[in-house]
Amino acid sequence: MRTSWADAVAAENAASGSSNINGPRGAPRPGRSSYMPPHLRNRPPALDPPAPSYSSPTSGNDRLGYSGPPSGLRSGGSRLDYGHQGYVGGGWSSRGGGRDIGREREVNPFGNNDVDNETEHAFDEQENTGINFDAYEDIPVETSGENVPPPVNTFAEIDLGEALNLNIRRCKYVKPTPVQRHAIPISLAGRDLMVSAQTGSGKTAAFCFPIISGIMRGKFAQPRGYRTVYPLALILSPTRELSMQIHEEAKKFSYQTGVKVVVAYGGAPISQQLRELERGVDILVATPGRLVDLLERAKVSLGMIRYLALDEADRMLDMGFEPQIRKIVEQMDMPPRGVRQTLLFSATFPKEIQRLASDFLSNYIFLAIGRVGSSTDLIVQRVEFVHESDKRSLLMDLLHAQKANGVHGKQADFGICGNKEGS
Ligand SMILES: Nc1ncnc2c1ncn2[C@@H]1O[C@H](COP(=O)(O)OP(=O)(O)OP(=O)(O)O)[C@@H](O)[C@H]1O
Repeated sequence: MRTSWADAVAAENAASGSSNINGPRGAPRPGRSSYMPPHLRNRPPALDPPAPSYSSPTSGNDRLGYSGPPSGLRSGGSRLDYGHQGYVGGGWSSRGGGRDIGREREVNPFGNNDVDNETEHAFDEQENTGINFDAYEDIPVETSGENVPPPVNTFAEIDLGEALNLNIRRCKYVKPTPVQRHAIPISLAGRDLMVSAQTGSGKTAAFCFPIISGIMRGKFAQPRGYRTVYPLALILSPTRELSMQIHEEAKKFSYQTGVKVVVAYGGAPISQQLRELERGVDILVATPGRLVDLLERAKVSLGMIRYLALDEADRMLDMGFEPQIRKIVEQMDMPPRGVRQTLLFSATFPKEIQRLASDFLSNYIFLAIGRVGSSTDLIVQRVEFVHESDKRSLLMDLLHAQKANGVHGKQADFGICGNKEGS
């Protein structure tokens, strides 16, 4: 019977009668060190592991000189098995766009069985996202910082690698959105970045493409503890829903690249997430609370993190996650700023976010897409003055007209207000 950390956690919870989905915190119990994970079974005992080392990505990310996790590497007390030639990240055997041999078949995230034929027609039509991308063309963009890499106009101008380019076609992305045009070249140049962009502007691809491309080229040798995994990239997001959404997108972008994406969020049993992690992880998408839990259980080490992305940072602070975020970034084993590459996305920039940026980012570029803190050019506002007694019928008329005409990819919101005396 297959046993794993996840099974062990489930068994432990069952034995202790614990129904707490977060499970017990603290160090794993002694005795489980005899467990041999599947990937190490039937192998000769490992020789003394070499010191972990990074090879720099060839994508212009020149953060050299970091010699890997500190000597007090959190390994859950286990011996480490370092990556060998041919072993690349998280147990997936190829990052060259090939299929994994002898491993589970990668699920096609595009939901069709014939993705390659599909690709031929991918440029014929733009995915119907309900977003008016043409309107984005005129959106004002501001950048500040030293030596800002120039934006691109097409995906073809950026060398993201063949496998990723194929997935961009499969996603039916014809041209980059403004945030992608600016943020991708900046990230590929290895620079830290703080971005203000509207929701739905294509931020997910803006941070995923450079991360996936960097991992594909980086040939990072991840150490492997018996119980601990060492992701190369961490994407922090405020909610379970957003984490799931990023995970879904990232799986499409990384399909057949050999880069493995795993998601971990609170409010769901941890054992299934542990099982996924155990299969290997290059990019971990996580909510802060659940990640702290995994770090405290020594299931995840941040010692190999090369890319850190914080999505909707202002929302994370609004939700009270600052202590967890600071713990993750500053108090665990994550490489310091300047060594890792950090991308921070936030719709607003109150003092707390500015402090976070100055603590987490190094010599960064600030990129503002659209106007920060004001309503956008994409929204048309109309005010109708009506008599109190006509409010209801006007609203019904507007709703019916909307239904009859269709929304044509636009969304309509109605706000109703009254006067001082009452509404
Ligand atoms: N270049 C592109 N061409 C066509 N569609 C795109 C492009 N980039 C992103 N999209 C699509 O636009 C939609 C919104 O993108 P995305 O979710 O990345 O935006 P976001 O800024 O991260 O939004 P949110 O803040 O809601 O997470 C998605 O359906 C995505 O697949």
